[in-house]
Amino acid sequence: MLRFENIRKSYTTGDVTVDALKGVAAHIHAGETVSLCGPSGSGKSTLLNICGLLDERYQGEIWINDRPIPKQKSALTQIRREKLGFIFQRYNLIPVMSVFENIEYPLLMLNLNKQQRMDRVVEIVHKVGLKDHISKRPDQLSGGQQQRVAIARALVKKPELVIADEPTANLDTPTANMVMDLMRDLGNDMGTTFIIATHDHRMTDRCHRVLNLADGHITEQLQQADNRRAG
Ligand SMILES: Nc1ncnc2c1ncn2[C@@H]1O[C@H](COP(=O)(O)OP(=O)(O)OP(=O)(O)O)[C@@H](O)[C@H]1O
Repeated sequence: MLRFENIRKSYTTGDVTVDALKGVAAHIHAGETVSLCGPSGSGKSTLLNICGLLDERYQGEIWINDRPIPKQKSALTQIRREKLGFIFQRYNLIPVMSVFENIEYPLLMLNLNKQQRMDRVVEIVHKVGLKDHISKRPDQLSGGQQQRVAIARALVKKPELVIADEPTANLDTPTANMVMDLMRDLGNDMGTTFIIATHDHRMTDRCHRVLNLADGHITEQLQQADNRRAG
């Protein structure tokens, strides 16, 4: 689904240049959940931003479904809108909007009428178990419920790829496990591919594959045999 080769990225501040990614490559298959692990500063966020088409200033090549990804901002924005969803550590919900409006928001950029948007939101709200909270605002929900809204918002467009940055970092263990299981089950259901940057072993245990980053290199790829998707 997503392939990248020889990705290099440096940051220059004054006279100091940091080589954050030093030529990384991987092939992520459709429907796979892959976690990106590594110590602080190893390059996880940098790689996640590049895979999420949020940064066009890098060297190397990316393909999505065998099509090379261009490096022009406007082209990347278009591909992001059509194919990608995002989940963040701090949920990033819009505080003045209800759960329904937060989830509907990404659909406003697609060519759907009100009824079609409503049907999509209602379907995903049921899947994430929030039908009784649809009119509430984010500050009336627990952290786990807010992250479920964020998952629904990321998936309501039926994206091919979801990029998640430390999605369980602010959650206690039972809630983190529930959120992770929800992402995996919805991914299985909808055939979504996930790339998840995390320090959290509760999370990596539930992924199909782990890519370990160290000092700008992918040092190890671990297949999690028990989590491999049937077929
Ligand atoms: N905007 C920036 N300007 C300068 N250096 C940066 C910038 N962003 C990241 N870096 C450097 O690039 C390297 C990789 O950073 P990155 O944020 O990708 O690591 P990370 O693994 O996500 O770390 P963390 O787990 O702490 O978020 C680090 O040495 C970092 O200091």
